[in-house]
Amino acid sequence: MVSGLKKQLRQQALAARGQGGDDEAMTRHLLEVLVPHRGKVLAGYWPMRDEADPRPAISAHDGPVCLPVVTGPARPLEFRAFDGRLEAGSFGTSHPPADSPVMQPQVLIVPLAGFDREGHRLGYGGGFYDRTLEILRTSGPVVAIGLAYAVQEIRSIPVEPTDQSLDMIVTDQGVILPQPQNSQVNPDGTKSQS
Ligand SMILES: Nc1nc2c(c(=O)[nH]1)N(C=O)[C@@H](CNc1ccc(C(=O)N[C@@H](CCC(=O)O)C(=O)O)cc1)CN2
Ligand SMILES: Nc1ncnc2c1ncn2[C@@H]1O[C@H](COP(=O)(O)OP(=O)(O)OP(=O)(O)O)[C@@H](O)[C@H]1O
Repeated sequence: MVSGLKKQLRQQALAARGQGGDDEAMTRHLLEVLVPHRGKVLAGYWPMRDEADPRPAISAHDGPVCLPVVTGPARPLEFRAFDGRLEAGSFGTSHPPADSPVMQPQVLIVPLAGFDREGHRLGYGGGFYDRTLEILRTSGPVVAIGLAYAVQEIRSIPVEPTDQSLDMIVTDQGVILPQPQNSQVNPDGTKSQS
């Protein structure tokens, strides 16, 4: 079953994440991909456990920044403006307090357990980012940037109909631009649509 396989891959990727990587290079790559998004509403996250740390890039963003808040099981995330204030949330997260304005992000830095080169992602299994990206994408263009150490790469993640893909993945080793799923790269480097 897909969910059983995902669970196994998630455990494997989370164990690999513990090795970490080059944090300075990760920040450099994240800053580079954010350059064209100056002025846009950026959703970051406050890292927990050994997640890759987006905070240096969030602080450097020239525009509004917000952070995710869990509002209930099987509910999309809410994003609240980040002004430096944080409170403890469920699941060990930290998020802006309830009086911070709710925002609609245009660019999201998405925390990952694992990823593959086609842009498929694994989180902690709650479906929070899947639900959230689905809704955001129906109301306008959104750029979802996965942030992970290169060691979190999985060869191929099984896909379920509710899974939302990443537009790019930033790692300490570089930036991965997933190939569209309905195209195939030919040996001469050209692409054909299937
Ligand atoms: N830093 C950060 N903030 C975030 C997320 C995230 O992944 N990273 N989220 C992304 O959604 C939301 C929080 N969602 C979370 C969902 C589950 C767990 C968690 O610890 N799950 C347990 C398994 C729970 C269970 O099945 O019993 C675990 O992984 O051990 C943590 C955060 C919003 N904020
Ligand atoms: N839009 C949706 N509507 C209903 N159920 C959904 C939706 N998106 C995800 N789910 C459900 O949530 C669960 C998410 O499982 P999955 O393993 O893909 O989580 P994940 O991507 O690791 O979690 P997250 O999105 O929180 O990082 C699945 O059971 C899936 O069916």
